[in-house]
Amino acid sequence: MADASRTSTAHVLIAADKFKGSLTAAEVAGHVTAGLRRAVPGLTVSAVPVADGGDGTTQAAVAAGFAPQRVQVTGPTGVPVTATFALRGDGTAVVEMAEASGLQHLPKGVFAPLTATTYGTGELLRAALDAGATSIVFGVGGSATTDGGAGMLAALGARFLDADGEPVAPGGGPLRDLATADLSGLDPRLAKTEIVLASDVDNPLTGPKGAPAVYGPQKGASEEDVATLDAALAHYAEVLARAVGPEAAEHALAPGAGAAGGIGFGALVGLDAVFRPGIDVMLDVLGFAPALAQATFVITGEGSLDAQTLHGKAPAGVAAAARAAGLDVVAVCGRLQLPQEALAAAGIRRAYALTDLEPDPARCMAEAGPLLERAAERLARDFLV
Ligand SMILES: Nc1ncnc2c1ncn2[C@@H]1O[C@H](COP(=O)(O)OP(=O)(O)OP(=O)(O)O)[C@@H](O)[C@H]1O
Ligand SMILES: O=C(O)[C@H](O)CO
Repeated sequence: MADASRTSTAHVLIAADKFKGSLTAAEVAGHVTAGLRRAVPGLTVSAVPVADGGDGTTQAAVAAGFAPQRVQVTGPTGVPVTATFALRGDGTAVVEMAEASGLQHLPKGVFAPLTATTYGTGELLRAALDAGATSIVFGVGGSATTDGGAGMLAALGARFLDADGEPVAPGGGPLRDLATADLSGLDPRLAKTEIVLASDVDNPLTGPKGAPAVYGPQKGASEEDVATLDAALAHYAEVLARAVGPEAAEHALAPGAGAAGGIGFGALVGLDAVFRPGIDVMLDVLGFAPALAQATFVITGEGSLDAQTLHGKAPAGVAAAARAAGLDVVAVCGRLQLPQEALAAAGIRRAYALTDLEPDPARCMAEAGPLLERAAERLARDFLV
């Protein structure tokens, strides 16, 4: 082939997400760079580690130059956890809900589908306001919770009471006992803050495509728990609609309302957030467009390239933007679960999977770095020399 990417004058842009469980996005970029340069010494390579709003979003912002700010907040089960948000000099903060309420914070990995709370996420947002944030990219996904964001709103000053006038207990399950909601005590700084809901998914709050049905099981919800949570969140939306107006009912149907256990809904109703696909928001925040303008060839990727990837995950967003700029895109991944046609439809010419180099999944995870270097070397020989 005679395209520019096959000459040593290529400028390769690596814009890959993390390989969850084995490498951060910045580590992926480092190993790919090392492998490429083994095949093509002196190759020009730049990297924009990416994320889609879910876990890894703060890390990607920090890799792009944001300052990390550590805070102690309430974890999903009430045990304190240390969470980090990222702040830039212009007052833009990246707040990732998984930092406070993500699956990784479940003590000993024990699920709490009915009781896990987003209270700590509200505390993290408050810390960003305290630090002077005037614009917040609110990345959601990878959560342990299905509480519709009630915990988050409570931490920011909302009140959720049962029929006896007592605060309802933490978590999505207890929302079935909700009698009244009062958002008048929400932190007044929120009204002056632009909040973008950077969501990894576009599901509605409830129903067959809703948060409990689709993402409840990955948080340990049984079939019965899913039904309980679905009814509780539908009831919560009704009570909020009585409190703030019928737009709450509309927000429950909006894309992204069902993100991260319905925190999307809580953010739309209580924080006046604007929904955008997480990868699009993050590409803007991370400075992807200027980096793309310098590039002649793009490498993207994530741990598992699968059906979910095509639904707005990082590699799909990167590939769409790169293809729109007329550039070739290839991917690296831990495991590949998409046929060639699906990759091509997403704008990805070829994917290099670590499992092709090492069939034992455990070794693939443990030796991800060196394997990725070998995969990148192969990629470079196929496309860049
Ligand atoms: N080194 C590796 N070798 C083989 N497979 C890997 C490796 N690292 C990660 N994976 C696979 O990728 C999965 C994680 O997928 P991925 O990194 O795409 O995140 P995800 O679960 O889709 O979440 P997100 O939406 O945050 O990207 C792991 O469960 C594992 O199956
Ligand atoms: O946290 C979750 O529920 C999933 O990542 C979808 O947002």
